[in-house]
Amino acid sequence: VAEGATTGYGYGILGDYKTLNTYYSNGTYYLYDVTKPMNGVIETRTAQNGSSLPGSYSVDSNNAWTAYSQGADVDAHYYAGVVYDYYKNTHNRNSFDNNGSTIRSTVHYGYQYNNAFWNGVQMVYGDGDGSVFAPLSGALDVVAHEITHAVTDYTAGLEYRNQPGALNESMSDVFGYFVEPNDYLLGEDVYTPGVSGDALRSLSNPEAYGQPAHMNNYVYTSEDNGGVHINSGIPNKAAYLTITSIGKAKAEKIYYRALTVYLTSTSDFSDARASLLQSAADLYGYGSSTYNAVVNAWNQVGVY
Ligand SMILES: CCC(=O)Oc1c(C)cccc1C(=O)O
Ligand SMILES: [Ca+2]
Ligand SMILES: [Zn+2]
Repeated sequence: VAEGATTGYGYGILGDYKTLNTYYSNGTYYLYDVTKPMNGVIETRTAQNGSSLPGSYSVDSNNAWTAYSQGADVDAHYYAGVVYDYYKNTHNRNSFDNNGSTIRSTVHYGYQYNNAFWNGVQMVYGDGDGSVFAPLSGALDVVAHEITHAVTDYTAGLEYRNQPGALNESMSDVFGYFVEPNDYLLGEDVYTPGVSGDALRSLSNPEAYGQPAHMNNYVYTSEDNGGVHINSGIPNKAAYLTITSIGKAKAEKIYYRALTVYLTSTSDFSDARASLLQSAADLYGYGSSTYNAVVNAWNQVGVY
């Protein structure tokens, strides 16, 4: 074949078989997915354990991405496609900017790097050190978390510090749940590979992982940009209470509307409560059971 879209397969970091949307050109296959509408491209690259970005395209000679070292590439590529499909199919959003921008991921970043991040332009995933983390693109909720940071940057633009920053973090965790709703845990598929049953965070029980779940326990600190990964437990708990009251289908609609219509860069927890109530009123009516469930959830975490 000359060149163009191809379908390959490979194994993720957990050894799970996945088919892949790839691209063939001049004897080489690339993790370059051109199957999305309106030219929404998904491309995956490798930093080859260096720290220069974006790194080189992940390539393969026969479109069988089966080497253990390719697991992180396979997962980053496949899960980015799942997240693209979630936002398009559920919220009619075309990529993180709603304008079909390329979702670029770079894996094998750094050496035994226990981090994943959106750097304002692309997703970046470390391989983990094998103890704290397995390669971080190996968890769908982590990939959804990172891509949601991009969505937030293009919409509410929540500053990454103090309460706006904790909301930023919470939105990424909450949409991580919406994309992977089989548990209320975050990062469980890649966190401490040697220990089963634990996670990075929990929406249902933030305290299990050292996060507050009530405003009375808000942590005032200069660490972690004002505790953005700590205080997110409070809006996360409110989200859990909302989801269990009104269900995922309604919850994701009011959360997406709050994020894209009402929240701004300096919104605090009280603004989040108001934004979600306004979204619930818009979609389901002021004083509706949905509206009242949101009132109740935020009352329970002490935010008014
Ligand atoms: C659930 C994904 C997540 O929290 O990724 C991070 C990690 C593992 C370390 C530091 C920051 C982040 C982040 O994306 O906020
Ligand atoms: Ca999960
Ligand atoms: Zn985050």
